[in-house]
Amino acid sequence: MRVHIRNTTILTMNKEEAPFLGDIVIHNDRIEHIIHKDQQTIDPIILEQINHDDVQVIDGTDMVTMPGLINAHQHTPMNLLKGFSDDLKLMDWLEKKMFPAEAQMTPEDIYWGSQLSMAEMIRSGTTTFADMYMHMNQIAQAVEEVGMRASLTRGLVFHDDDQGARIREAIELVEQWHGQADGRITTMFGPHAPYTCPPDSLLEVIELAKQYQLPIHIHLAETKEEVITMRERYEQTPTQYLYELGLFEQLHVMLAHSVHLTKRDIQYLTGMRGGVIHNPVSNLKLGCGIAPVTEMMKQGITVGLGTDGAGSATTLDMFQEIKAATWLQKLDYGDPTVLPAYQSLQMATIESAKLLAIDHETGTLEVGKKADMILIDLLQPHLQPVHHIVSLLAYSANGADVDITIVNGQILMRQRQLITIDEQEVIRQGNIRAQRIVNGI
Ligand SMILES: CSC[C@H]1O[C@@H](n2cnc3c(O)ncnc32)[C@H](O)[C@@H]1O
Ligand SMILES: [Zn+2]
Repeated sequence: MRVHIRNTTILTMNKEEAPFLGDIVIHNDRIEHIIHKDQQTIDPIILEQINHDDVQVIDGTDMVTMPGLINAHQHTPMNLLKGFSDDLKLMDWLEKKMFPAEAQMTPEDIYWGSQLSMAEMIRSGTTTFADMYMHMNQIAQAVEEVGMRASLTRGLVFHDDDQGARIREAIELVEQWHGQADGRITTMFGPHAPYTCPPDSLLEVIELAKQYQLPIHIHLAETKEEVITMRERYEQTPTQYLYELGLFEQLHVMLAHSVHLTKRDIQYLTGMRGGVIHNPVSNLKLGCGIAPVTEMMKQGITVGLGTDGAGSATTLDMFQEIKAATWLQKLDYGDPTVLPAYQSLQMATIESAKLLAIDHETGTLEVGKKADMILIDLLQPHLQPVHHIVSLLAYSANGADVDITIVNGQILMRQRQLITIDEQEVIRQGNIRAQRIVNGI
């Protein structure tokens, strides 16, 4: 099966290549050809392929085709908890509101909550996400059905004596789902945060990650309070705590937030495999602070982008994160030249792909890579005139401008109609379940 996207503006996000007019041919799950319009003659073999009957043609006129966005830190079922509890400090919000609500969630709630989240992500141009939650079988099943790409992690909070059971669930997720759904699902280990994971539990997870040769996904240094707690408990910063336990030695690690880092903390991260997931909107809303993104990048640390769960991020629109990421750094430095538009788009595409250890498959448009891409409709007042495509995408576009979303060669949304999700049923289920969960607290 082939898809032929014709006459579109292509932004590959590959090695700072400028946008150009052309065609893209997808064959099954991969990009087969990227054809520049100014190419004088098209190879007769390509012509033969694209003139065939079973080719689905998409007219890309007045659209930009770019790599799908990669949300590197999410808690998908938290869509059910969006707007139920706002304007609280992180620890009050988590311990008094989120953890009790999550204790009410059934596996079916997780399945429908995750589909609701995926509907919002596909609509706003996200093709891949990293998730940390519980009842991960239900999320994996939803990913398999919906067609997105995902890196799944059983979140491990060690605040009761069920440590063994939780670790077994984490292993089951890895053994059952890693590489499944035509390779769209990968897995990681997910100790929740330094303050919820005592040293013995973290050492156990580190051993598992080494044994299975898989990455680790963890929250780090999100608030000043976390730094104070870790100082009181261990006389260490949260980053130093992970460093001393050996987390950064050989493993590929994804560190969500990483707002409160000292100069020495940044040195601990320099040279690490993996990197940091910046969550600027969640950090703004919870009043956490501004992560030292520019400084980390200067030290060669990979920095990708994520929303965090909809409970704190309020929307899953990665275009909002792109704007927040670049504008917060400009504000922090009092300098508009810091973190320019192209770099902020890289954070949401190839840099996030590197964090998920899937940059050989996605994150840029390149022949041979997986066909994960979005088409953005430029023919709208807020996206005209087109002086500079990259600026428009970073500073003026939003998720609702995405017209077509393609993952692994499969069209998941066309003309803003979701194809693999029964949107009305997902909204209905989401409402009933969200109401029951909050009534139960
Ligand atoms: C045990 S699964 C993951 C766990 O993380 C919680 N969570 C959601 N947002 C945040 C955040 O900003 N910092 C720390 N933890 C967060 C979520 O409620 C789940 O319980
Ligand atoms: Zn989180």
